[in-house]
Amino acid sequence: MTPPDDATAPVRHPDAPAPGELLGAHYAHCFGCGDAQPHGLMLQARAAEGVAITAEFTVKPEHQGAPGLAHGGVLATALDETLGSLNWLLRVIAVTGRLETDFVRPVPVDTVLHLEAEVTAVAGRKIYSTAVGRIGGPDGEIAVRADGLFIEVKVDHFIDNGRPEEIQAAMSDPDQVRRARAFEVNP
Ligand SMILES: CCCCCCCCCCCC(=O)SCCNC(=O)CCNC(=O)[C@H](O)C(C)(C)COP(=O)(O)OP(=O)(O)OC[C@H]1O[C@@H](n2cnc3c(N)ncnc32)[C@H](O)[C@@H]1OP(=O)(O)O
Repeated sequence: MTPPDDATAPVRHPDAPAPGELLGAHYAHCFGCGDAQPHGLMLQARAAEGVAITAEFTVKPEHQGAPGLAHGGVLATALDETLGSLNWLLRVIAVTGRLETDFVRPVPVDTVLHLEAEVTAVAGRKIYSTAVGRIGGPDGEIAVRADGLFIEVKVDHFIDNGRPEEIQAAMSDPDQVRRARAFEVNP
């Protein structure tokens, strides 16, 4: 998870959403951010300065592991989704190759998890990024953190491996930006 010596600093794409702008869901049925997934996380990410974002996720009763507490896998999903959203600022299509997660504090149901993430380096197809999630407010204590390694892929990754019905439906979306973002493709 340490970038190689020839890694470079990430470059924000000129058409990346402005700092403060909501990214919106990249795909309505995404478990992390989609608004058509009633039990999903419905995570909302917002562009920040540089190649960074902030995001929020409210833990619902459906997200429990231990009684009254968020499931660790759900928290990892929130971190994965937040880190994955960063790639939209680079306008690169990428998937998670590796995700290393630290669970620092339990996160109760009804808590808002405040996430911050940034890309730290790029080396060829490899994108290195890091995120923290805080509870008790955007400046509250750290409850979770993760480092991610995303690997750039071609759109064929989804076309070749996804189910045809969902691929076709996403590609037929009349909204051009949503259609592009379903696969995180530069429109
Ligand atoms: C629906 C729309 C969504 C659009 C995106 C939505 C974003 C939000 C969703 C959150 C993101 C996700 O959960 S995405 C879903 C979860 N992830 C996946 O399903 C990915 C499954 N894995 C794969 O398909 C594959 O393993 C890939 C694509 C990751 C890599 O395969 P590949 O293309 O053949 O590349 P490969 O040559 O193996 O590796 C390229 C370089 O990366 C390194 N590398 C590869 N994997 C790893 C790894 N696990 N740990 C360390 N390093 C790795 C290699 O060493 C190599 O380094 P070097 O030799 O060049 O130095």
